Amino acid sequence: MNNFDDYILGKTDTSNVLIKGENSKINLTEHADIKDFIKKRARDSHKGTYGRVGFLSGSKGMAGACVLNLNAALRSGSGLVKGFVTNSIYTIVDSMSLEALTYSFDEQNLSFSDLNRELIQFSDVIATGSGCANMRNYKNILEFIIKSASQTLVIDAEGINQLKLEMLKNHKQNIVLTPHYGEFANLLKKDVSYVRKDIIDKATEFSNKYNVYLILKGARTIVCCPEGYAYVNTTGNPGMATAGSGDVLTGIVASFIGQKIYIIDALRLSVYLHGLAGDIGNSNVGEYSLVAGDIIKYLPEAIQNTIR
Ligand SMILES: NC(=O)C1=CN([C@@H]2O[C@H](COP(=O)(O)OP(=O)(O)OC[C@H]3O[C@@H](n4cnc5c(N)ncnc54)[C@H](O)[C@@H]3O)[C@@H](O)[C@H]2O)[C@@H](O)CC1
Ligand SMILES: Nc1ncnc2c1ncn2[C@@H]1O[C@H](COP(=O)(O)OP(=O)(O)O)[C@@H](O)[C@H]1O
Repeated sequence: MNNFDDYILGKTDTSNVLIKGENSKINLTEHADIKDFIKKRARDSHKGTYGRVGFLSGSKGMAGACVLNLNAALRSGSGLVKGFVTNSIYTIVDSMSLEALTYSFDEQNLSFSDLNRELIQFSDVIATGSGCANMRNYKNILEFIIKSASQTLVIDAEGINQLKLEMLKNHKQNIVLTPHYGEFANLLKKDVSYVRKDIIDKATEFSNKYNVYLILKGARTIVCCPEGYAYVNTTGNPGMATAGSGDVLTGIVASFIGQKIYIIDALRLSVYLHGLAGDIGNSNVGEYSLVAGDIIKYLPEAIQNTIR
């Protein structure tokens, strides 16, 4: 295990184990790096300016994953946010995210033309997988989206579990995968201890080989791009090790991609703000009591502190 690994795994705070500089392909993400990524809104802008974000997420017993996706995207500045959800959770999602559009589908009898019209044609960016573990036929849905959508896809949680690496061959759109270490290990068909050694090499190799953007979530989340660059985040705290924190991140990521921020900047910004909102939450409610909804609650303060 090298010093990079210790820093990334949160075993040390000595960030200078990472070489930061123009010639290095490994960098930290700090305030100075991302502060200019969010621009002041043009006076004559309208909701269409800020992106249409579609989520296919949640399932029976996991309605909250979709609600967290939607509300995180709305609080990150998206103009239009839509949840394409199974009818078993429709009422919950519709009532817990008033500003989002919702469309319900019948899991037993899904119409792919509805999926195409209501999600794929609607969205500038699509995020899927959060809380989809109890959805029937989710693998077919995921395959259909990867084959049919040309816009950027953000694939989380069950989407990563159901992903077969062959599905990543010759994909035409940008794909962002957001695994935690357990999910990344599954993708590689290895165990977590394998992933925790030489983390950056494994993450960048994967990103390059499959031509995907990778957000490898952990104590210090790494963002990797296919060109081989890796960015280690510097915000966040162990209070964020709580159910649904990752669903919030997926909502933020999709939102900033939908706002047409250059993709790698959008990913670094999202991860930084998610951690910062968690840090502000920690200083208000403490790391024991922090819940995922608090990350959304403190996101406005995180954004305002960042762009000031
Ligand atoms: N309110 C909701 O609707 C929620 C829905 N959720 C959904 O629930 C589904 C399943 O979540 P589960 O938690 O059962 O399964 P996961 O696949 O998320 O986790 C499996 C295991 O991996 C471990 N793990 C996570 N991060 C790790 C790291 N950095 N290093 C090592 N091990 C790590 C976890 O402790 C856990 O034991 C997902 O689809 C998820 O989106 C969760 O997000 C929780 C909240
Ligand atoms: N110890 C920690 N320090 C900082 N951030 C953490 C820590 N533990 C978890 N997180 C963050 O919380 C989120 C958890 O995501 P995930 O495991 O997908 O949770 P869930 O599936 O419950 O939504 C990730 O963004 C991760 O970086």
